[in-house]
Amino acid sequence: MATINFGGVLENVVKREEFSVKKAQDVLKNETVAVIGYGVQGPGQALNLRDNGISVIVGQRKGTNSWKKALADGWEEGRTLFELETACKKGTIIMNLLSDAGQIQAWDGMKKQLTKGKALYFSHGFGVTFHKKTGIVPPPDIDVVLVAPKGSGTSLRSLFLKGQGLNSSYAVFQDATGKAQQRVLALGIAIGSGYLFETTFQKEVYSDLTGERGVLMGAIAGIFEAQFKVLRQRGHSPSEAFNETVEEFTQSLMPLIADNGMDWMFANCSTTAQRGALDWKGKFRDATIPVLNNLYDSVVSGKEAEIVIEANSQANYRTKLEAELANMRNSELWQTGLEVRKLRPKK
Ligand SMILES: NC(=O)c1ccc[n+]([C@@H]2O[C@H](COP(=O)([O-])OP(=O)(O)OC[C@H]3O[C@@H](n4cnc5c(N)ncnc54)[C@H](O)[C@@H]3O)[C@@H](O)[C@H]2O)c1
Ligand SMILES: CC(C)(O)[C@@H](O)C(=O)O
Ligand SMILES: [Mg+2]
Ligand SMILES: [Mg+2]
Repeated sequence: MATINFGGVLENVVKREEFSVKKAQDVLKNETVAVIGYGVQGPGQALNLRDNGISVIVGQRKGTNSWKKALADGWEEGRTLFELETACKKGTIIMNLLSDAGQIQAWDGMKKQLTKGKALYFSHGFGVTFHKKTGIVPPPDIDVVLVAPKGSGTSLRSLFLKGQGLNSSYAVFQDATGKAQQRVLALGIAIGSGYLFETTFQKEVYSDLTGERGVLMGAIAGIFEAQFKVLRQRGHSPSEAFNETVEEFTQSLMPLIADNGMDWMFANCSTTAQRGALDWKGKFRDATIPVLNNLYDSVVSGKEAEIVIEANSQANYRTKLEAELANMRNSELWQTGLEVRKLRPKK
């Protein structure tokens, strides 16, 4: 474990160099890791574990699309692919990667298989932190741990295949065996994390729900829509509005921020752009702080969790969600994006 100075604040970080894949294999050599749920995180984590030489089985509802996907990925029914409860019974470490709402419905069946000494793993602090709403209260004689990759399961897998990695946060909620810390670090490295940042279940879920509703997804989608709309209303063509809102951001400026930070991106734009952006940045910051505070309050109060649980409990949830995403896809903004993306020069 290394202590790293993040802009003046010291934090603990586990590096792959210190906790190697070899060490993870050693810690997990007598464990059967059951990955429950094969949606987005399930495949990423299960395949990376398998490729890292860990004994893995998958638990998934038979006949679902995710079951078919698991078969296509080489998991074999009756050998490495089972129904949920059978996999939970066979596993010594149960990785609960069902959707957060699905975890509530599957909990009673899963709980029966959580016998003394096993470990229960999550990739989100949701179920345990909001236990009053989810009913997820693990028995006291098992380890309860978390590794939350900070990105999509799709990127976890693709970066692993490129020999890179995604960073994750990790936490121990309950250490019944004395092995919880070693188990969680081994799992974190074996699923393909590059670096592991220490957190708690509560901090992980509060920051994750805020981040995805805020800048990472909700805010960025909203501000794209707002600027595109204003430019269109002021007489700009769709391609011009899209290029000045999304395309230049993702293709030119965002990679500069990713590589060397915001000041580097600013430094590589004109002095005209720098002057204006420095002046306007504060207005956007001040306009959004109240919205972000409302959002954080809504997360902490459990309201966001309640909305997710309630929405997911409706029978037509998937259909309604698909309709909302289709609405986004078919909007002038994203239809323009479809065409603009085809015009990216290739070598
Ligand atoms: N999607 C991501 O990339 C991502 C990133 C970080 C953390 N997480 C966390 O990882 C966990 C899994 O998320 P996901 O996005 O992979 O989930 P998902 O929505 O893809 O669903 C995973 C699986 O749950 C199954 N499922 C859903 N409802 C069920 C039910 N009632 N009974 C039994 N099975 C059911 C589905 O068949 C699917 O295979 C969540 O805790 C999530 O917050 C996800
Ligand atoms: C990939 C995200 C947004 O980071 C994750 O938190 C999720 O819920 O899918
Ligand atoms: Mg999330
Ligand atoms: Mg996240």
